Amino acid sequence: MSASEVASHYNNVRQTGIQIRKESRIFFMRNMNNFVKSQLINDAKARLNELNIRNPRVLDIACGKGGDLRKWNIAGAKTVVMADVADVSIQQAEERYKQMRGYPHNIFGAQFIVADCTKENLEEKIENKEPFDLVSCQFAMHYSFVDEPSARTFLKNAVGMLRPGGIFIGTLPDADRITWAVRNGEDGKFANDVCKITYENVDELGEGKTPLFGAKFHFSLDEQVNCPEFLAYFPLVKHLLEELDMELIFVKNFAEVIPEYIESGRRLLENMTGLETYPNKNLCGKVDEEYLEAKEFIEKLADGQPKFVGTLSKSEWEAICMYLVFGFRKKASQDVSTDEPEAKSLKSSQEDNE
Ligand SMILES: C[S@@+](CC[C@H](N)C(=O)[O-])C[C@H]1O[C@@H](n2cnc3c(N)ncnc32)[C@H](O)[C@@H]1O
Repeated sequence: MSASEVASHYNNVRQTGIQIRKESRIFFMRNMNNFVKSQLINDAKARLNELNIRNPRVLDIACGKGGDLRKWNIAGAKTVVMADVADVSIQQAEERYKQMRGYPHNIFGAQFIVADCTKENLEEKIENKEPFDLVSCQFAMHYSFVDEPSARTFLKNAVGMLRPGGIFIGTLPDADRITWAVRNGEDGKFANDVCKITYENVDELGEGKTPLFGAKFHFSLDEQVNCPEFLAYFPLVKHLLEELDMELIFVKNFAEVIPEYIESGRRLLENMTGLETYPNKNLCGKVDEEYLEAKEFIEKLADGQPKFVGTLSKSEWEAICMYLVFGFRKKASQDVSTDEPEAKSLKSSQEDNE
């Protein structure tokens, strides 16, 4: 699968209106994904604040249609470079940005770039050569794991212009989880009400046989077929990024990070409608098995407590747990200068590392 095929796939994905999105079987899961991205950005912002970087310069690599533009506005970004291989997606992102400029306050400056980040040198296309404080790559990096040169070029594009101390965050399919699911399914398949994962070459699923690059799988969500994807085995991601002077801060499966993010962002989650209220007459999942844990939880509530709980259906939860979040930091060289005064010295030690 070439980058131009990926581009043509994403260029042809329909933009859906709010009403259709609300009726989707994975409405809450999509919102939860957005909530995770928001909290991941908040986490990175907090780390940059420690360095007195309040208005980061951001690279959103493989940005798609610009679904995170509002998040960059909320994060107080100074400038954002949005890059993607799909030209129609980039046009839509730019349109969205122009509409946002109608906001009552100043919005960040932005550049929109069409680039195959597995082949081209992104830096050559970026007008402002100032280093980035923050790079974000959401649900996309694994496409580059088709082969080693593509993955290396993509990662170099991602972190090559990051300043020392700068942060690289992202979300990825969790290769371990996916391998586990397809190995335990029949003929290299895992399926539930909302997602279907098929590992293409079943012979590669034996212990020690899965290749480091080019481990092709197909992931369809809510019956929307995705273009082929590739497992990005996280220890390999870490190794390749270490060669680019990056150090791991954290890596966590969504199953682990979501409860933490809810703890610190309950209000935001409510605003983003990331959970479905159980019970209600119009549940997304149509069978009781989709809500057994929520039911059990409610039954244990003491008398007098409201008998409601926010939840995701079992199938959405299984699908969302196929992903992980990560954060890396560019190693500090000697002195670090920020555009703000009193920049603190950088810690180069690994934190929160699982
Ligand atoms: C699942 S979408 C994610 C979009 C966006 N980051 C988000 O979170 O909504 C994956 C994106 O990766 C982009 N992509 C895949 N391969 C790429 C490449 N070689 N160079 C640049 N972008 C690429 C696709 O065009 C698509 O927009």
